[in-house]
Amino acid sequence: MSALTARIQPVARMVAPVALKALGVSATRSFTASARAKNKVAVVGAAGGIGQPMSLLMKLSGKIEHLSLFDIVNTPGVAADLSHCNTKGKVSAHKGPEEMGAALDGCDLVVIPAGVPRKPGMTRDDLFNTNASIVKGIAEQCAKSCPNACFLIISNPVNSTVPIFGDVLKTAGVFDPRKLMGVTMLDICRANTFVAENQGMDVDKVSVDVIGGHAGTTIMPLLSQVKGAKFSEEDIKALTHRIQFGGDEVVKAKDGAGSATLSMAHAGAYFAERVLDGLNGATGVKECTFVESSLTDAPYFASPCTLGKEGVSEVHGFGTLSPFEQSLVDENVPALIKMAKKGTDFVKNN
Ligand SMILES: NC(=O)C1=CN([C@@H]2O[C@H](COP(=O)(O)OP(=O)(O)OC[C@H]3O[C@@H](n4cnc5c(N)ncnc54)[C@H](O)[C@@H]3O)[C@@H](O)[C@H]2O)C=CC1
Ligand SMILES: O=C([O-])CC(=O)C(=O)O
Repeated sequence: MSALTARIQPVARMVAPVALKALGVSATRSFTASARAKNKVAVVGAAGGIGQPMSLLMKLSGKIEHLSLFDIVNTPGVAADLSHCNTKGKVSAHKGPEEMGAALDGCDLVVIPAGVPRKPGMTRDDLFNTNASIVKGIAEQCAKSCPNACFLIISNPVNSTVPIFGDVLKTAGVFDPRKLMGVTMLDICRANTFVAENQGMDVDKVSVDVIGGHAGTTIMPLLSQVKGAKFSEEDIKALTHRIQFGGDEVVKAKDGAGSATLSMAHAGAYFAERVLDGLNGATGVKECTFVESSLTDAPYFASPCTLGKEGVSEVHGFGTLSPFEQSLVDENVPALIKMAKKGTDFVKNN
């Protein structure tokens, strides 16, 4: 099975048996290593545009023993609704700061899509002023309630919110670099989709690694390494640009109603499932994610990582780059350093 097939199929596998069951057809679940539902997973920002469909996909997986939904608003309704889905696992609702500790207590995994999304004309960095303090507050509670969990950060700007989260955990003395990951999976989903379209390939057979960060040109797809593809110079430039600015495409089309939610829910639920697979003992689980890294001078950098029983068990290099890709890395590492420092400075000064 190609890496891409391995990437895309699990979500399809999550949903298909449920759909069959709804039709009254008996279906055997095709999950393997982590089919046992035994984890507690919290979604923080669960009532939002991403949080709701992502929680649905996670509930449908049947792999989570306890799905704990936290938000500052509306979680009782979301949880009541989801809890009627006839898949394994209980759902609990926690609303407001006073219930956050209970939501996080004993979690193995915390997925965080809390915070405001972009409107047309904004960069992800324009969200910093609002989202930095939201993420800092969540990190402080996580450090107290579930310091050993894996933390998946979706809230933008990821290039700064992940360093913020890391510094709060460091201050509390509970930072484990294997367990803090910025979610860049949507960039991989976009890269696979756009490359498949461009090359006339089966999307299930396309696998693009995307390295760097999660904002504009810091998103760096390694098109020179895509097996079975033949790109012209123009294709490479156009595809790279579209992958880097795919988020803007959605923000523009939504015209003031927010940013990507459904594709992000798919990417987030899929990535969470892969992390759970690793935690539950599956071997050979490898995905790109934004982690503390010594591959470049940037303190955090996305690259392929092996996911194991304690989170990231190995940060892999990114192989031989084309001159174009190398120039992207050279140009964008300073930006990643600056965005990480902005996060670090925020924690120092607040
Ligand atoms: N990493 C990625 O690839 C992507 C990241 N995003 C980011 O995800 C974030 C969420 O986006 P949407 O779901 O569309 O926004 P949304 O506004 O629909 O939902 C955000 C939710 O967070 C909640 N929230 C706010 N403060 C909170 C707190 N202190 N604790 C818990 N919950 C809190 C809100 O009540 C709301 O329900 C944004 O920052 C967006 O930029 C969006 C798409 C892709
Ligand atoms: O573009 C945004 O603001 C949301 C996001 O991160 C994405 O869609 O990649």
